[in-house]
Amino acid sequence: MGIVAQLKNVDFGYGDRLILENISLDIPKGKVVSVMGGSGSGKTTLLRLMCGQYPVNKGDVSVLGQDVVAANTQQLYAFRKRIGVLFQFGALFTDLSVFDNVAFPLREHTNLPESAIRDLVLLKLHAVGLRGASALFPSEISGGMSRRVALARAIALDPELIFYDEPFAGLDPISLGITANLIRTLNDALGATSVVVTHDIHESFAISDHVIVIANGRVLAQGSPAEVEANQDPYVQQFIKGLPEGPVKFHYPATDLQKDFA
Ligand SMILES: Nc1ncnc2c1ncn2[C@@H]1O[C@H](COP(=O)(O)OP(=O)(O)OP(=O)(O)O)[C@@H](O)[C@H]1O
Repeated sequence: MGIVAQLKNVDFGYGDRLILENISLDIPKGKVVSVMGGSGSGKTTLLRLMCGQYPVNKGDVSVLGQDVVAANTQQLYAFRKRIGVLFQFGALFTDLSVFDNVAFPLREHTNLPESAIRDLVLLKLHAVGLRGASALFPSEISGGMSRRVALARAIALDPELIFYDEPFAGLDPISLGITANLIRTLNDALGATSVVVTHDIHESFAISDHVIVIANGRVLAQGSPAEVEANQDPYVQQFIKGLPEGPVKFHYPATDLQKDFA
């Protein structure tokens, strides 16, 4: 089993504020990997670093054999073509049809003739069950369908690595289940590796081979869903069980209640 992406002892901050501290993690090849953690724990930031969007303060980032830290602009451009990204809320171009949304990366990054683009777009739309919706516009389809179109667009160039940023946000339970299953099946059909940033424990444990939990800028646990579930770290337990009390407090730090009401 190879490693498709690796962070080693990475520190990163926006300006002076350190967001990730001494992060080391491996993304195993061919797997669906979930990155979990509370709001603001740095999950999206982690994806951005793996895309080479920001330079790290310290440490190494290697993705698809590319040293992302040392890469020049040309190398980063070539490297990004091999990665598919489903952005948070999977925003579609509202003035383009479903077909043209999926065709966009193909037109942008290849010199394929229009007939080949048509075939590829219809195949990708078929894979997400929406070939019949190709002529519709984003305003004419549901949120769940939009997410699937965004998925088809993310895999248009047959990426080796796919990043999903909160792919389940705002979906009803049925669309959520469909999207989760698609992430799994598309990963396996493409022979790709998928990294899914999410809060959704249930769905991500169901489709993931590997789970990484981050909190306070550090990796708290990583392993199979069963291994992470068995991890006794109090934060990991609070997070996966959704407990209201634990290391993350319900109450913002305050003086004694008696003092305020004395
Ligand atoms: N471009 C930016 N400039 C400055 N600070 C940022 C920037 N992007 C994110 N942050 C801050 O970095 C921290 C981590 O953000 P990030 O989006 O990576 O977290 P997250 O775990 O993905 O959160 P969520 O689940 O809420 O999306 C947050 O405190 C956020 O406010």
